Amino acid sequence: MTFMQQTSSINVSSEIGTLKRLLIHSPDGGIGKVVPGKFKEWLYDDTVHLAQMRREYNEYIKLLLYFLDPEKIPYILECEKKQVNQKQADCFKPDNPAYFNSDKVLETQFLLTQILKNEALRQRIISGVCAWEGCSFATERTLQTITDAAELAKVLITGVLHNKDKSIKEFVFAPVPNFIFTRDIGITINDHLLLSNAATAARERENLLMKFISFYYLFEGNEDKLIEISESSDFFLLDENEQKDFKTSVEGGDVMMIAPNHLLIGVSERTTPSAADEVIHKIFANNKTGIEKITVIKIPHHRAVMHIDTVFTHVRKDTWVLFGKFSERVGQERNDKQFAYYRYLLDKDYVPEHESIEIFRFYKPIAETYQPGKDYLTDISDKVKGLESLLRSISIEDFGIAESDVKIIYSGNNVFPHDEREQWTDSCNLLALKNGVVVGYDRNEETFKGFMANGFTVIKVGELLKKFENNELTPAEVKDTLIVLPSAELSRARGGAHCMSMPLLREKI
Ligand SMILES: NC(=O)NCCC[C@H](N)C(=O)O
Repeated sequence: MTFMQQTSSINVSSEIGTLKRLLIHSPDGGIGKVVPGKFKEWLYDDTVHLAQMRREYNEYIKLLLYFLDPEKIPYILECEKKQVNQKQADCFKPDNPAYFNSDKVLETQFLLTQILKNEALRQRIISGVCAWEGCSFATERTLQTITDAAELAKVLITGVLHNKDKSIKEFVFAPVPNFIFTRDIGITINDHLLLSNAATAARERENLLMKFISFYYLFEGNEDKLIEISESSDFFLLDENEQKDFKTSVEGGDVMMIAPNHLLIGVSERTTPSAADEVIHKIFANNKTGIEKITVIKIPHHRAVMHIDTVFTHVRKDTWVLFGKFSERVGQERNDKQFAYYRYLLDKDYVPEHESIEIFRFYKPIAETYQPGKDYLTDISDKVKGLESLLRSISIEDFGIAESDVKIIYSGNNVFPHDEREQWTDSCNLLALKNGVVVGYDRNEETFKGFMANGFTVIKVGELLKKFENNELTPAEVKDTLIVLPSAELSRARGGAHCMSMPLLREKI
């Protein structure tokens, strides 16, 4: 039986409907191989203490299991208790027979292992990865001698090959240290999945592995629901400069299934105009995706704001968290207080961040037949003046909230330098477990003030888990809460809970 047949498995129509199933990836050994000389190329800004990162991540896993698959909790608690002196309990290791194996909290390495148990697929995947990574025939043959699927999946992800007695290790290819950010490798659009096409070589193998996982596991038998994006066929004939303009990369952090018929796409450092163009055409050409409205948000190309989900996320129907520097309202308020004459006087062209943001809306009713040559751009300039008014308009139009009830919480409570410092450590990158219950990082304390001022409880994940364990509270009773994960190490990889999750199933809202 395929995954789809076993489960009513994949459907996401908002960012805030109760989360029922998601795909994650636990920090693997490859993260422990990141060296300073590779920071830029491998998209890291620091080295990470892997053991501590895993401890932090396991709190995240426990939280997810409490909300999504509570039946697994007694097993996890028992396993932790028995192995309290072990660096990491076996139930958290996807290559260990004791792995918790949930069909709600799915794991990439674990799924890859299941596929690799099929001999024909095993050959195909090894050849595919080896061709992609350009490894020698000798390496390919060595990989083929690994008969243990769990071991092979680990090698294909970490790039590290051990000999039989585990004494010697060899790198067969680079690690994929950003694989924990499963958000970026694909986006569930109602019951379809848009497969990403990474902007940088460092994340390409993630996309390849995700293709295998999607075609051979998650969407087996339903492959028509997978949407792939690629360069146009004449791309290869373009010269180097033209290729820069027409490169087609899209990463999941830039695509949000924000409301049942409404998709947001960020054009950013990672997602290119030509990728947005292709997504718009593919989605409008396929009525089954259920999308009528596509809003494209162009943000500055900057490491601090690599995807739109580093700038804002949806918290509750009426509430958003946003980086104030990108809000036209905040920008205007500052300018009203003291007019910025220096903007006339500076030699170089100075454009404040919020003014460099551009927003475009494309609209095609489902009932209308798609015409490739038609321009679906619609003018929304009367109501959308910038990013903040866009978010407000989504609450009002897509979620029926009264204009006066929409709340915007700002990174660092909108006080410099906390706004920038906390945005850098993902204050705006929250994962909603349900409408009004979101997960973030414990270090973004100034941002908490905005949450508390708006009636939210802020609680450390450890405290919450204790309450669950002591039966003082159940996940169903948690409301209007920001749950914060320990983040000393997790945040160094430069993604938050939103990035560390690929929702596959949410309740309709
Ligand atoms: N959606 C996200 O913002 N993902 C975070 C990705 C962080 C990773 N180090 C990267 O630069 O790609």
